[in-house]
Amino acid sequence: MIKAGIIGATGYAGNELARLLLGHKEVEVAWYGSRSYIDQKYADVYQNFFKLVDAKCMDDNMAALADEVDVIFTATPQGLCASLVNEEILSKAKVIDLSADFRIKDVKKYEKWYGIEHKSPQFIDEAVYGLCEINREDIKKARLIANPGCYPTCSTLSIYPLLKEGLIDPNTIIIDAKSGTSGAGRGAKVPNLYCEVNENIKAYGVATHRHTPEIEDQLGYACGQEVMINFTPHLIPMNRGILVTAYASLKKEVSYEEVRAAYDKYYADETFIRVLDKDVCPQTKCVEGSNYVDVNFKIDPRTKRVIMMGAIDNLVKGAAGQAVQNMNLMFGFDEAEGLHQIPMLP
Ligand SMILES: NC(=O)C1=CN([C@@H]2O[C@H](COP(=O)(O)OP(=O)(O)OC[C@H]3O[C@@H](n4cnc5c(N)ncnc54)[C@H](OP(=O)(O)O)[C@@H]3O)[C@@H](O)[C@H]2O)C=CC1
Ligand SMILES: CC(=O)N[C@@H](CCC(=O)OP(=O)(O)O)C(=O)O
Repeated sequence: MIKAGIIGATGYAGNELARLLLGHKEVEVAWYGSRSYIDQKYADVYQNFFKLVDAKCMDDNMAALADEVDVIFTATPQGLCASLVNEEILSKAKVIDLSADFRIKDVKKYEKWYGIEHKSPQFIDEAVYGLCEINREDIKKARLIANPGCYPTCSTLSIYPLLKEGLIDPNTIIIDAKSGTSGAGRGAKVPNLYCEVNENIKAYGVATHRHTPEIEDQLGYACGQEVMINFTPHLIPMNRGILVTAYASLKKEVSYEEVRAAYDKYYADETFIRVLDKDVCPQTKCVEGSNYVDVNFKIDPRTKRVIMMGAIDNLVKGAAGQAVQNMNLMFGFDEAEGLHQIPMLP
């Protein structure tokens, strides 16, 4: 049994981590970190934990936390983990950061896209990008994980096999993505009010969204060259879920079977990636509450492009579930432990 601490347990990603870890047979949550609710009962902040969690919220003292636990999750705004982590902490506990602080290897690029100074660039090289299906062996040895972003998880996994197999032109990729509002966190923000979001769909961050460089980096590693994409996210009136529809030009004429073989080559043995049957489109509802990524594709012979599709639950595979999957790999647990939730329907 190991002990875990969550800094930012009172946010949506932190809440989801608590939910998953309570169902994990190898983990006890010993620290529910908060900034606004210190000394209040966690179950008073989140009623779903009534009678399940008796603990009170603690502060964000990462150094004290490292003395008590084996693994620390930071589910906090951008910049916080980088400002708290240090060598002593990393020598005592493993850290899984759900923010973007260690996802981008080029610190100048991070500072440009995030508009903040990076407070611990000395750990960027060491951090392992925690996309489990792609970086599994490195994750097992890591002490600091950069847990991938929600849009980058869904986008990269939808496109990866075709890039890796050289079937598409990397510089023709266009990603259209849609997210439920929990992706924006629990903090009150006018664009996320019910009246603003309900019965409405809008694009945001067009050509400027901070996930663009993260996706470009990951796709670039897959094909061994620099990649530039168009990425347009949309906010849609539902709580959870991300749907990605990505387009790219095919380098040559290919059959359904050839493209399918590329997906199967990388994903046939993956517990959490489900390559759907021919002509079946991924749906957010069919992954909701679970760690699954549903992917599929369709070749358009008329335009000589392929359309790649993916769906995840942004709070599970897009955040907390992937963080637990990373923890399982780092501690040598069964990779799927605590992640056996079956998607909720309807
Ligand atoms: N929501 C999502 O779908 C995803 C989120 N992420 C990432 O996870 C992280 C958390 O996101 P999310 O849960 O949505 O955000 P929320 O706004 O819902 O939660 C933020 C959490 O951080 C805490 N917090 C805020 N400021 C500080 C601070 N200065 N010091 C300590 N704690 C602080 C809050 O505490 P309190 O409320 O007690 O003040 C709260 O627990 C972000 O980096 C986000 O980018 C990653 C993938 C997907
Ligand atoms: C709907 C919405 O606002 N989504 C957030 C992305 C989700 C998130 O928290 O970003 P990370 O995955 O990088 O941590 C956004 O667009 O900024």
